[in-house]
Amino acid sequence: MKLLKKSREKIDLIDEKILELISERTSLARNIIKAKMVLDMDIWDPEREKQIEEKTRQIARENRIDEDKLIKIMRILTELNKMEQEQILRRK
Ligand SMILES: O=C(O)C(=O)C[C@]1(C(=O)O)C=C[C@@H](O)C=C1
Repeated sequence: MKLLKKSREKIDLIDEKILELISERTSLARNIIKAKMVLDMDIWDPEREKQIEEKTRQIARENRIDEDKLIKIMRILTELNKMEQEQILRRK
């Protein structure tokens, strides 16, 4: 079925872009932890995570995607970033 093959090819391309962006997002942990060490800030910033959650909910509503599902994905990304920061801190 040509439609299925074409759709899967598009999903493969999108998945590649998503993973590249996740890698880029996570690599920013290096800069963030450096700044937090200078500013004597905790890795966990609840205010910032609340801001990210609000933006996520807005984008979910605009795109008719389940808000809670999208929040779960964003929480994984922030957890990934925090883990990366903790690992960098331990190596210092
Ligand atoms: O912006 C920060 O302070 C970060 O550490 C990044 C990040 C994120 O992944 O977006 C991760 C942990 C914080 O609690 C808030 C946000």
